[in-house]
Amino acid sequence: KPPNTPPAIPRIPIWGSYWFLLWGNYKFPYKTFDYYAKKYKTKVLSCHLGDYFVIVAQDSSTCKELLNKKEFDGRIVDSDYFKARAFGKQLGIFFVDGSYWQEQRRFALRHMRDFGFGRRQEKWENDVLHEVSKLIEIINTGAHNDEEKTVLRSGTYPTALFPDILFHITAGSIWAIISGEKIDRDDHEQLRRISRAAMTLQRNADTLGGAILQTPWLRHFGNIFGYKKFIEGNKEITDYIREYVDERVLHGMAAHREDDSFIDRYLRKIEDNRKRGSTSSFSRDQLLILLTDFMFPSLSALPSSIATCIKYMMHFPEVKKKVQDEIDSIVGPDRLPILEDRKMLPYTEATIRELLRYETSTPLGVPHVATENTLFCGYSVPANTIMLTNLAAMHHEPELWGDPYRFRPERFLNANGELYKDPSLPFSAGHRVCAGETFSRFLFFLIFSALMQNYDPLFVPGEPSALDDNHSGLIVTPKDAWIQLKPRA
Ligand code: HEM
Repeated sequence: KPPNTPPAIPRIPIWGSYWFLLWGNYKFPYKTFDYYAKKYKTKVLSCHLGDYFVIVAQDSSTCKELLNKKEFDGRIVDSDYFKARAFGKQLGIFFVDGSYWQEQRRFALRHMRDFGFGRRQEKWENDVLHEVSKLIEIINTGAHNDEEKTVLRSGTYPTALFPDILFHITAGSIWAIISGEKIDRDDHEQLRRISRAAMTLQRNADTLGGAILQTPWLRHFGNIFGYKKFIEGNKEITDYIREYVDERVLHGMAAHREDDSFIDRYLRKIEDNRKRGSTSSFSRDQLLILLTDFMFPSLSALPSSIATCIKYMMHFPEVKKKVQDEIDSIVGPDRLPILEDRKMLPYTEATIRELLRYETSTPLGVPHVATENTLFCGYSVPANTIMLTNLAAMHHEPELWGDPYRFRPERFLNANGELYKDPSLPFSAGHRVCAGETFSRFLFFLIFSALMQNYDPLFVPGEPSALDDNHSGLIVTPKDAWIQLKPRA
């Protein structure tokens, strides 16, 4: 290993430490970092993954230091694995860096805001509430078309497939922001299809990127290591967006309509730049992958986390009861919870925070890269080192949480039952912080609180609903499971 770098996990030629991590925990290799951190009594580890030299921050203070250092704002940009999902180029937002990333991220967040992304906007919220009330109506009255029957059954109580029953709302809410178009629940087939594609993409690797990222030549072996499915899942989402964008360009909509959607604004920006003869990072291909990068977490990470939270309510009925009592007393039964209620529902909010802490769906965040030689926690970091934040480890750090392996929303409340500063980092932090954090927290609250207000979730015998019934993947997702929704009196 390079001089003055953190204690290293053993390694073998070509693969580096990957097999040692798999050996420690084949399904969730990220968990092996905890074993070595304990063994070496360190908060910072190093290892090799394929050719990459990697440093891992294992606790709250090292994760924060890493995330706040601009020298670590880089990404893995030269990997064929990531380029294969982007027409062989460095595009999008997740896997680009430098001024290109800054320009694209700034533009996207600045303009998506106007359409309700990452801030409270009445229209966006009303549209979400409309979809949530439609979901409740359909659950109560039964599936009224064949597509709906694939996710909703009738019986003693309505029984829904999670997370799929949520796909329409989570996919539709981001699609409305980027395209300006609302897709009715009855025309949801395509949104469901691309949501499933996003789940496929997420599940066909592991939290370390999988074997293909470490040793790219394995991609020639079909789907043995999930590569084919990863690429296909991504392509399905990009194709959906491409058809829409190309149609929009063909009909010249972007040129005519002033302020309809993020896509229109972006297309106008390309056009303006072209007229001015300026070279810039704005292009049609960049738009497609940028939108894919905003779509796929909305189609997968978000509905998965909400589904996991519903599952936890079955396992922790005393928490569920407190959430329901709080919603009953503040909101009552006659209207849905709205974002304005959020500050009056601290226990509900604490439950969401506890879920995101306890079940860290992105256990290692997204890999950062050192853009230059620098120092970290007294160690030397060579340029191009991959920098990982073990968010799952910091979310279970005994010094920070006391009893990290207990599911206990109260830990986020003070003696008066009020929320206090949240030390967890499920969406990471710093310049690279999840671009969809506020959007996710809003939707999570609106959907979860409405379901809790209206139903008691109950186990369906034989369904994979245990707490550890999870899939490994780029993120951790719950196994698809049918859950009964008993209407509350
Ligand atoms: C429960 C849901 C989600 C969780 C737990 C989550 C978590 C994360 C984490 C940990 C990162 C890595 C940040 C870093 O590099 O340090 C990230 C990045 C990102 N997330 Fe999320 N995310 C979620 C949902 C979403 C949604 C719904 C969207 C889009 C609407 C989104 C868009 C992004 C983007 C674009 C990035 C890359 C930011 C960049 O590289 O500049 N995420 N997310």
